[in-house]
Amino acid sequence: MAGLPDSLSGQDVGFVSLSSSVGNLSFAYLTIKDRIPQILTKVIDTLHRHKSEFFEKHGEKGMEAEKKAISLLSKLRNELQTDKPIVPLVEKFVDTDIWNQYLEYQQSLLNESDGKPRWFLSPWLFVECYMYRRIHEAIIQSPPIDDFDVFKESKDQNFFESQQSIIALCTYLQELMKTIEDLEDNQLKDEFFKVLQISLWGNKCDLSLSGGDTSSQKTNIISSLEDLKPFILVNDMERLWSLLSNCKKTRERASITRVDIILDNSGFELITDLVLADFLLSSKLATEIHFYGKTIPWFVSDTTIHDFNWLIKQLKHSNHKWMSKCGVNWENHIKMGRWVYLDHMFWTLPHEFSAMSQVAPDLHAELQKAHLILFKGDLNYRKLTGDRKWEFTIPFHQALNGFHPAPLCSIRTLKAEVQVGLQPGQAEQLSASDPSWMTSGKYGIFQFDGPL
Ligand SMILES: O=P(O)(O)OC[C@@]1(O)O[C@H](CO)[C@@H](O)[C@@H]1O
Ligand SMILES: [Mn+2]
Repeated sequence: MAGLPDSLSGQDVGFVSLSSSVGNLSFAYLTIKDRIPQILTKVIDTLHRHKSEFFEKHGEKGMEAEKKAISLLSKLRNELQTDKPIVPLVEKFVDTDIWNQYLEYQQSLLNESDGKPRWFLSPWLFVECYMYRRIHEAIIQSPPIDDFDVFKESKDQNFFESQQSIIALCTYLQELMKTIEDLEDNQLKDEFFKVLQISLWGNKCDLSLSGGDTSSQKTNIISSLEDLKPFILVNDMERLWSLLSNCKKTRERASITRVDIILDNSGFELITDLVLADFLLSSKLATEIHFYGKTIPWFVSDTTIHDFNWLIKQLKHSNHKWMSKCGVNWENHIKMGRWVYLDHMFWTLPHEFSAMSQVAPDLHAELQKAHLILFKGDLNYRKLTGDRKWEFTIPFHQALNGFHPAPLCSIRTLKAEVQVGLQPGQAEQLSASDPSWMTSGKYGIFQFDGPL
């Protein structure tokens, strides 16, 4: 489409940061050069450490499968570290053809002299998504361990290490449930804003940013909301309140208000999203929540249906009464159809969301039925804005490049060098005061796009 800025890519080795004449290495370059190989090495190490488990489960075949997967992943790491051409996927899978068509599309964007799509040449969004899809290919090519989630251990660890924060959250929610029916509108709004901010800061730590190192929530997130407010760079929470409270006021009996949550990370962040979803139902700001997760292990910590079900089961069987109460209630929301978990392969393709109506018209049509769509996390923001080098003050609506299935809001902490919809001078001020403001995860946004 005419007039779109270039995509972030590993080509941008260095750039002159806004606040100094000294070039900085771009986050895209650093991710491809350092973080992704580190994640691959951790995956290989995980397979090594599960060798005896594979042997117990599958005998010799399990050992051979582990060896095969490791050799495939080592080959992938070498391709990446020596900037080899991106090669087509070879294993038949539901999305193999779409991926290979997309690789051809990337080739079509290059001119003769550029040669083939490569790790440090092609768009960062593409090569990073491709890397996770190649990890999945290596696993499905290695039966009988072809259903192994190489990231499960670190996702579960994040949950277990965040117990104190989870207990605080579940306790807060259950206390709130006791009085929620009697709250005045302004009190309800205050609590709505609290659970929104809890969900935002739950996104701060993700395992792909930390390279798979533990990123669990150690502090009590509720008591730090006031201190974290100055780090919210775009705050459209009022827009969310007026949309949903209006739905509540005007809703006919037995009609529904549906909020779709495009999930991000499992573990602590998922708990914060389920707390938000429970609040939406209990406050009657919504009557139905649809959750979208990932169909394959993705960006280390992203939620699959196994993670979703495992986490609710863990809570339900917890010996802490409020955790257990949440687990029981949440399992019941699913049983009653008030909460629906959905999968779609589009979320693990490399496409910008502006391509959804072409690539996944069924999903686009489904999202159009929502009254509000909440997109959690940084990767979703990168796909909403096409991971392009937009000016910081470009309106969010423009950066969405035609993607408007329903009123939507990005709830995201900044972990990549793309941000739009800022005030004039805001980016310059941030770069001067905190040069890593775009990638540290310290800053967050609630960025809304909907009817004016
Ligand atoms: O979507 P999330 O979980 O908030 O973040 C995903 C992410 O960590 O992966 C990349 C770094 O490798 C960045 O795009 C982004 O920060
Ligand atoms: Mn993620």
